[in-house]
Order: sequence, then C-alpha cells, then structure tokens
Amino acid sequence: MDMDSPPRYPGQPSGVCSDDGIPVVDLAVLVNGDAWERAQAVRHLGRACQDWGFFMVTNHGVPETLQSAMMDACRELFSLPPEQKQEHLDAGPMDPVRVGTGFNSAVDGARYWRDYVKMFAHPELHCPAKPESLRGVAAEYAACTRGLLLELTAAISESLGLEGGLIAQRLDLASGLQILVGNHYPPCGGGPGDDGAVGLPAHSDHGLLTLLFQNGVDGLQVKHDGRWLLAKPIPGSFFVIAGDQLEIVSNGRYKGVLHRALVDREQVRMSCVTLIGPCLDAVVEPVPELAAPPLGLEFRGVKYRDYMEHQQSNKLNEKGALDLVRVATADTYSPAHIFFN
Ligand SMILES: O=C(O)CCC(=O)C(=O)O
Ligand SMILES: [Fe+2]
Repeated sequence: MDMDSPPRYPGQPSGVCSDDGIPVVDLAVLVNGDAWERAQAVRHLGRACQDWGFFMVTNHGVPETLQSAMMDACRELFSLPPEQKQEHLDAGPMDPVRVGTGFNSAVDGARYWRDYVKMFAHPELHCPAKPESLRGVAAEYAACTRGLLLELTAAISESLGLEGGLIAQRLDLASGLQILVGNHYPPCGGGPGDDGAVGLPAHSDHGLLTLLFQNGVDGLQVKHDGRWLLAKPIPGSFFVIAGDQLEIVSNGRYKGVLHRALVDREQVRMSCVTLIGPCLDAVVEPVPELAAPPLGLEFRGVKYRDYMEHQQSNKLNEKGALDLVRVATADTYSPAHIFFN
C-alpha cells in the first residue's frame, strides 16, 4: 500500500469523528505516525470499537481506481442473464462462490430486496467465470483490503492492551477466511413517510472485521445508543464494522455492531464488502487476559466453521447466533439447545 504523503481529508485531523459523530480513523497515522501519534490513534481506535463497533477509515491506501473497478465488475455480474450464473445460484452457505437473492432464500420468510455475490478470497480465491474481468480485479482488491484489515487488527489488538500480533495469532488469520461480497439493491418505492424497503435486516457480521464502501447511494444504518443512524461516508473512506468474532475474542469488550441496509426509492444502491475472519478450523474463545477475575468468560469457545455455518443457514436474527455461545449467568437466559459442537 502506498502510505507516502497521505492526502488529508480537508478539515479532518486524525482522531476525530464525522458530523454525525461516527469515529474516523486515519490509517496513515496508525502505520506511519511517530510513537505519540500512534498511541493517540490506537486509543481513539479502541474507543471507536468500544463505543460504536463501527468507524470510518481514511488514508487507507486502497486506490480509488481499484475500488471502482471492483464495483464495476460486480455491477457487470449482476447484469448477466441468469443462465450465466446458474451454477452458483443453488450454492449453500459454505460454498466458496454463491450468487443469490435475499439473505438465504431457503429460510428468509420475507423477500429482501437484494441480489448478492459472495466469493471466498482467502486462503484461496474462488470466483465466478463471468464476467471475465472479475478474477483479476477481485484478486487485487482482496489482497489490498486484506493488508488494510490486518493493520487494523494489529492496532485493535494493541488497543486492548495486547501484543499487536496476538489476535491474528489466536484466530490463525494467516490461514483465515476472507470473503468478498457484492450487494445490489434495486430501487424500491416506499409510501410517503415510509422508511424504505429493507434490503438486509438487522444483523451483526459473523467474522472479525468487515470493510464496506458503496456506490454513492446511502442506505447502511448502524445501531448506536439504541437508535438507528444512517451512515454517511466521508468521500473516499471505507466503513469498518466490528463482527461477532471480535466480540468473542475480546470477551465482550468490543461488540459486533447491529446494522442493516435500506433500499433507495429511486436509485440502485450497491455495496462492496470485504470480511476477514478466523481460520475456519480455529476454535475462537476469549483471550484469557481479558477474562481474568472478576470478569470471567463471557463466551465459550466455538469453531468458526460451525459458527458461520449456523449464522448463514438460519434466518438473520440480530445477534441470535452470538447469543448461543454466550456463557449464561444467573440473570441471563440459557438456551436449551446449543447448536454448535
Ligand atoms: O449493503 C450494505 O450496506 C450492508 C451489507 C451488509 O451488511 C453485509 O453484506 O453483511
Ligand atoms: Fe453485514
């Protein structure tokens, strides 16, 4: 990544937030800042994870041309006739390439106004054969965003008072899963005063960290302090969404944030998502240092493959999957059926 002389968003010093209060993290300071600047930025990042589970990242080094190329390739895929995507239309939640509508149409119940393509990009890139431009762009985009997400993971580890490499090591990120997702939400008119159709209902992401940018049409909402807030990006920035594995490994210090996508009434909305998660065979559990007495363990260990398969095979239900691995205390409900093991 090119981190030399990073352009600064006008009037946007590092360690601050957007007009709506969404934290903004300057990656160039995290990577190239002097010791004092870095320490400040790590603290700011820690607060962003603790108070929001959601932030924007600027000066991230992913070229705008690469972002556009990725969005264009996804757009081209969505415009292909169904027979050219047929082999991926019936894919299951753990298949490395999947094209579909809704979240998981086998269990959705409601029809969500969304088309998607999902590709496993790490440890190995899987990609639909068409459009032909997709493979090359996806490979470059996956590598570039992966670097950025690993930098953030190291800084997040430090913000928890841990060694920078500790989270990566515990989750075996070197063999970790990375998924690229293209989301396409055709316009859908709501009635007057209507909030708009739901493209994707409230959920937290199953992985560690999710990176997202959109095609200039807003619609991503995050739940903050009990209220839904429309996320408006600083031009050129990415959104970063904390996922369930960050909540587990941090023993609940950082939370997987609830978010949802609304559909625009007039314009097509698109988003490109990159998610990194543990190695599918890693058993994820809280870092012991973060669960020392009097805290105790908030989550029990769960193999990421089982967790992801469960979350992806069932109706999206806010944080229902995470609740199944929460250690029950006297005043919390203990689920009768544990699905993982
Ligand atoms: O399209 C969006 O803004 C949200 C997408 C999302 O939450 C997801 O793909 O998990
Ligand atoms: Fe999501």
